[in-house]
Amino acid sequence: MPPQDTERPSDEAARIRALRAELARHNYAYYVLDNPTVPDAEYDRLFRELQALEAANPELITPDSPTQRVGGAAAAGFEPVRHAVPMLSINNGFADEDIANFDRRVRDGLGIDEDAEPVEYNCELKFDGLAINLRYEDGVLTCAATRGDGATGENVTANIRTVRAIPLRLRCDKAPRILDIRGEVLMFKADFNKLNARQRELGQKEFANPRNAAAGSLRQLDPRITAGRSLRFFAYGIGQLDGAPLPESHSALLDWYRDIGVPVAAERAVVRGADGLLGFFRGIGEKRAQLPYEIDGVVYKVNRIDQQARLGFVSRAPRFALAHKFPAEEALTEVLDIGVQVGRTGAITPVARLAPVSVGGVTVTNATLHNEDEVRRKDIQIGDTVIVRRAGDVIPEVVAHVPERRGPNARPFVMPTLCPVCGSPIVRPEEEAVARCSGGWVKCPAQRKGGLLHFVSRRAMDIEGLGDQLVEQLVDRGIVHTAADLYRLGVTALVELERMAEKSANNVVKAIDKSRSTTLARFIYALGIRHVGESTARELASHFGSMDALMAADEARLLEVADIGPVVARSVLQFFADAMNRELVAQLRANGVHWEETAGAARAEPGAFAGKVFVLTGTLPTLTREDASERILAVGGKVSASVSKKTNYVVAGSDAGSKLAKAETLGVAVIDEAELLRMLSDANPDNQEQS
Ligand SMILES: NC(=O)c1ccc[n+]([C@@H]2O[C@H](COP(=O)([O-])OP(=O)(O)OC[C@H]3O[C@@H](n4cnc5c(N)ncnc54)[C@H](O)[C@@H]3O)[C@@H](O)[C@H]2O)c1
Ligand SMILES: [Zn+2]
Repeated sequence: MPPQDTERPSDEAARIRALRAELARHNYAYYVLDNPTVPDAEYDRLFRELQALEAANPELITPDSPTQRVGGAAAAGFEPVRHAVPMLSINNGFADEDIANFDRRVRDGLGIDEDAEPVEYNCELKFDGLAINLRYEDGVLTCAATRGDGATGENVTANIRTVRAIPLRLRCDKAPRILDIRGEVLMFKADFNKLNARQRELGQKEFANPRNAAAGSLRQLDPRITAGRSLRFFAYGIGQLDGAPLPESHSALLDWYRDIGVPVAAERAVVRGADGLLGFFRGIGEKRAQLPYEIDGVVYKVNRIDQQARLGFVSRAPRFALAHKFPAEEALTEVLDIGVQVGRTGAITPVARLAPVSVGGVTVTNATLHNEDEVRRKDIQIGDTVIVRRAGDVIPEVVAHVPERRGPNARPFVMPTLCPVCGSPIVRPEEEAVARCSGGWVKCPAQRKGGLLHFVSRRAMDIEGLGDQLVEQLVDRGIVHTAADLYRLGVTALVELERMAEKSANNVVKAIDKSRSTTLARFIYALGIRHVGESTARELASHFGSMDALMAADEARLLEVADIGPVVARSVLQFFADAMNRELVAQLRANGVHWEETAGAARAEPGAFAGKVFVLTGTLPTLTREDASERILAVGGKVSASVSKKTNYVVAGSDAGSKLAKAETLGVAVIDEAELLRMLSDANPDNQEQS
């Protein structure tokens, strides 16, 4: 909240103290624990409030104010390293006019006229990692230090030496006596996902984002842990240089780094003037999602080093550089309520209704909480202050709540017992994470709408022009109950609807007509059978060749399909066991929906595997469990989870446990992977044909 004019200075002094204390807490969580408790945008807001208060009351500025230094303090456990040249921060800009102002300030500072040639800038990425200073003496890496508070960082040399991207020796004959290379240590998105998957498996804490993962991995007291994490490095700056001439421009510095074996990101450019800067920003904005690492903006630097020197520094940042940041992807807001949404399969998704907040440049009022267990795990309550995240096109989600801001009126979410749309009971099978409306599409309009939207979607029947709002109206007015009704729609019924001109009504009818001619795979997918995604639908189509064959298949036949396990098989069986669904298929066909049918794939010969029950245990040397099961099923065998008298073979790998012991007591044959593979190759009809 901005200070009021009427506020007495002592109030402002108190606010300044409160802000400093809060910022210090956030700094500690962010820089030392690598575990921030509020989004950066919130931190930045508090920071700017403090800056504004201090600007209005300069006599209250103290040297220990967070505005007077760069980052966090060094953590205990690492030796402090004093930087020969301080590691500073960069000023931020968000709006186009911030960029124009930056360019103007640079020109003013250099005394360059508006009509003179525009200033030359180097544009690079603002990597979302942590800053590091690498000291090379006579070409050999001797010390690596974090930024710390800008003046003193932590000695992380032992850990940095495990980062393969960082050369231990520079590739040059005559290395400078001293060279401080500055850059960012970061973790690529793919490595981050792998790391979190591993953490999850080990039951250890997951990292909130690649930046925290990089910081947490680098600041390990045991370098062996760092060595196991895939860290990368990109250079972007220089500290002390002794014994070699400084390149004339920033771009030349980066070229030099690349030549001496130091990684520099390929995405960079030299441009002129504010238009050039904005052009680079837009271009990177489009590429951002495809980059293998996260960035939170781009950085502009006056390219000529002599001009940089003339511009100099303000307290904590150079005047010659600006970070142009993307809109924050995380923001703080309040949970006004938690409601539920009903999906096409009846899945009930808890949704947080939020006080409107701008995230990633878009106003967000709802965010998904995924499912009941997630709400409990994250302990999100109504009335909580929460972090909301919206990255790219992904649906906004609630990341976490801020414990310190939970008020006495916060109350937990209670899963309703009845579907809010149709009133049918909500059920949650024990082994599932998802609760569902039991009404099915017959009773539940929400499921009808969801099912229809899925049916018409691009990868299903691909009916263009039938969007959310149209489907909503068609269902609400009772014009369309099932997908088959779509094929009976006429232009007259459509033009009655809101915002439907005759021309678009005609187009919709045409699009529906066009969809009559489809493929079996698309049709199966469009039916929206649970667990049957696009690729499973394709497998089913090519295996059975015709709709009738699929509908007639029993569990054993379904399990013959390469991709299909017991869960999917059961779901397919259940779907076609329902007379309404069979009727739907019949009506769609009666209304002219058609596709080409085939004889289907060759059936596995009933052979050595027919009716034989296998149990897999332990880790097999080459096959995954899924691979092994799939292959057994493909030749007519069965795979069971537990050993019983009915078990024919136990396939045991390394670390096999109780199942192996049980097999031995029951006298069940135990085989290894090699034996299984031999049996499989004997049983495989393809092999038999060849021999
Ligand atoms: N959420 C929290 O609790 C919390 C707490 C403290 C700080 N923060 C966040 O951390 C940031 C702190 O700001 P800061 O002082 O680190 O500055 P900054 O992140 O705005 O910019 C400076 C840093 O940018 C990095 N960088 C990436 N690419 C670069 C390039 N090409 N050239 C130069 N530098 C490059 C370097 O690490 C450098 O230290 C803020 O965004 C703040 O929101 C958040
Ligand atoms: Zn319902």
